[in-house]
Amino acid sequence: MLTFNNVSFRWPKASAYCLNNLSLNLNQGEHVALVGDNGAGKSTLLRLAAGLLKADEGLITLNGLDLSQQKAQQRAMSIGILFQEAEKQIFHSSVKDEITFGLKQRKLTQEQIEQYTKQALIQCELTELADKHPLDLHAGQRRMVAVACLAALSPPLLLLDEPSRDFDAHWLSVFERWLAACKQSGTTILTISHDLDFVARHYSRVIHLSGGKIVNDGSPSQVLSSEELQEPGDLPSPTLYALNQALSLDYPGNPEEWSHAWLHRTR
Ligand SMILES: Nc1ncnc2c1ncn2[C@@H]1O[C@H](COP(=O)(O)OP(=O)(O)OP(=O)(O)O)[C@@H](O)[C@H]1O
Repeated sequence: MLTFNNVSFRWPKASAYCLNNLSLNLNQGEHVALVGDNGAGKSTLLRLAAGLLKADEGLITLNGLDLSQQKAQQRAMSIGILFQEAEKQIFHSSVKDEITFGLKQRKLTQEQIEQYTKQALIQCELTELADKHPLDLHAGQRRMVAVACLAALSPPLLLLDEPSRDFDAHWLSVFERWLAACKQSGTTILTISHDLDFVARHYSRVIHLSGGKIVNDGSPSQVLSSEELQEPGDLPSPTLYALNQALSLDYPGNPEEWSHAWLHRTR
C-alpha cells in the first residue's frame, strides 16, 4: 500500500542526510510500529509518508501512485495523521465543530456529516464534551478530539506519532478500543512510539530506525528483544520481555499470549 523506494531526505542546511537510501513496504491492513532513539528520523519518515515533505531522492508511492504528485485534498482522502502535539491540529472552538470540519471537506450530505460526527463522539467517549472548547480540555481529552476527527473520516492509512502520549488509564483504554476497531476493519497503521509495552500489545510488525536507516524489521519478539534496541541509552525493554529475561523464559511479549503461556506452562 505504502512504499518507500531508496528514499533519502536532508533537512535544509543540515550537513548530513536524515534518512539515507531507505526502502520500506507496508501491505494493506498491516499494523506497523516504528521505534528508535530520539533523532533517529521517525517523525521525518512519517511526514514523508504523509506527503508533507518531499524526498530529495527516491520514490514514495501510495497504492502505486507517486505521492509527491498528489494534491493535499487527494492525500487527505487516504491518509489520517495524528501529530505528536495534538493541540497543533485543533483549530475550532468546539469539539463538535472540530470533528465536522474534515467531513465537510468531503462530498457528504448534512445527514451523513451528523451521523459520522455522532458515531465518532460516541466511539471516543466525547459526547458530553461535544460543545466544549477543545483548549478547555485536559491534554488526554484534547488528544482524543484529534483521534475523533480521524474516527469520523476513517481513512484507509493512519499515521500516528506517539499516540499513547498524554493519556491516563481511562483515555488510553478508549484509544486502544478505537485502535482495535481500526485494525478489525482493515486499516493500515504506521505508528511511532517510545512506549514499547504499547507496541508489544498492538503491533504485529516492528521497524527499528537508527541514524536514518532501518536496522531491524520483524515481529515484536524479534525486534523488541534485540540487542540493538537494548543498548544503554536506548529504549527500556517492554515489561514482559524484562520479566522473561529475569525468569529465563521464552514467552511472547503480548500480555494475552503471555498469560496463556504462563497458565499453561509445564511445571
Ligand atoms: N524541522 C526541522 N528542521 C531541521 N531539522 C530537523 C527538523 N525536524 C527534525 N530535524 C532533524 O532531523 C533529525 C531527525 O529528527 P526526527 O524528529 O525525525 O527524529 P525522531 O526519531 O522522530 O526523534 P524523536 O523520537 O525525538 O521525535 C534530527 O537530527 C532533527 O534535529
